[in-house]
Amino acid sequence: MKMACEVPVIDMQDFPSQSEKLVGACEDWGCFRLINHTIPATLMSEMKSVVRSLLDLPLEIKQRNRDAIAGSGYVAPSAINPLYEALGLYDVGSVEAVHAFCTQLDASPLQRSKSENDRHTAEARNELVNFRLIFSVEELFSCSIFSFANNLKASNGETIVRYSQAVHELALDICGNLAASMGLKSDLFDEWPCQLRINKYNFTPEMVGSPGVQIHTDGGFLTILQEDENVGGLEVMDKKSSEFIPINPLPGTLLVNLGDIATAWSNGRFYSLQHRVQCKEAKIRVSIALFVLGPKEAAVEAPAELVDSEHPRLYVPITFEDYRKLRLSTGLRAGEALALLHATNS
Ligand SMILES: O=C(O)CCC(=O)C(=O)O
Ligand SMILES: [Fe+2]
Repeated sequence: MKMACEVPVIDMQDFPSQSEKLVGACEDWGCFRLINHTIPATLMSEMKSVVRSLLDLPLEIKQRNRDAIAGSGYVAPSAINPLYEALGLYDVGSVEAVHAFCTQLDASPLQRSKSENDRHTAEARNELVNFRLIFSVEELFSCSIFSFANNLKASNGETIVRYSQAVHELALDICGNLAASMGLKSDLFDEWPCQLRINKYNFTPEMVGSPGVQIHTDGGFLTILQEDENVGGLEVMDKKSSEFIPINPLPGTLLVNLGDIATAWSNGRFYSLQHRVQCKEAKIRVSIALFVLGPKEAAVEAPAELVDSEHPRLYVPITFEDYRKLRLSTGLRAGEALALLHATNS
């Protein structure tokens, strides 16, 4: 069996010193482990619990999480990936989109001003006095369970809002560092929409050894992955040997990998990482992925600084939306669709 591999480690607090290492990791590995990042450990573990509870919701509630763009909403277990299901939030940079996601899943964050809060507390106290007069102890108990459940949903919503903000800010910082490391303006990626996806793998004893998610590359620019800190299974393609190597989770850190759009944007310099998730043990595995996709409307093309006579333009410009449709219509999910964009093909 292949040993777990050590991908390059990037210290988020050590820029610009880490610039060269960051670019090298994108070119030679297509991934790196991020340490000293800005998402608090408590928020990471709170979000993981929320993810578990959201994916435990009844099917009819999960199905309310509809696609905002194709494939961005609820993904049910399928013939190809029978162990896998996911919920998705397109455009984490939009407060409205985050709130809509929470509302769909009955997890609306409480948003009250102080005066509203005081009024709410007074009303609740009065209601309780009235209840005491007319209800039994059992009824009172079930009533407080009800309000506890409501508060739990609201606190789930607050965690989703805080996590979405934190991971979106981190994505902008990573992309900003990457652009600056290549001598480009650090705000290049600021308007690129991002999608959050929360994944659950129902690994059963009879599935040990089979895939939880098939080999693929991510279609967008870059992915930030919060792995399950207890249950491994992620394997990445080593660029040098073309062999899959297991990645062991490292609690508190994040794994960042590049996708197809990064290869197109960088004029072929960045490696779009092929990866898969294998079922290693009969446990539930949960992961959280933030995808920086591609520009909303503009076509993706390498900046002029990355093109010269020695490095001619490799790919024809394409919008992220058209590239996504190309991957879907051809079924080429492991980076092969990039070859269809090769400038000599046009
Ligand atoms: O769950 C994981 O570790 C990886 C998930 C993944 O590759 C994806 O969502 O694209
Ligand atoms: Fe992926």
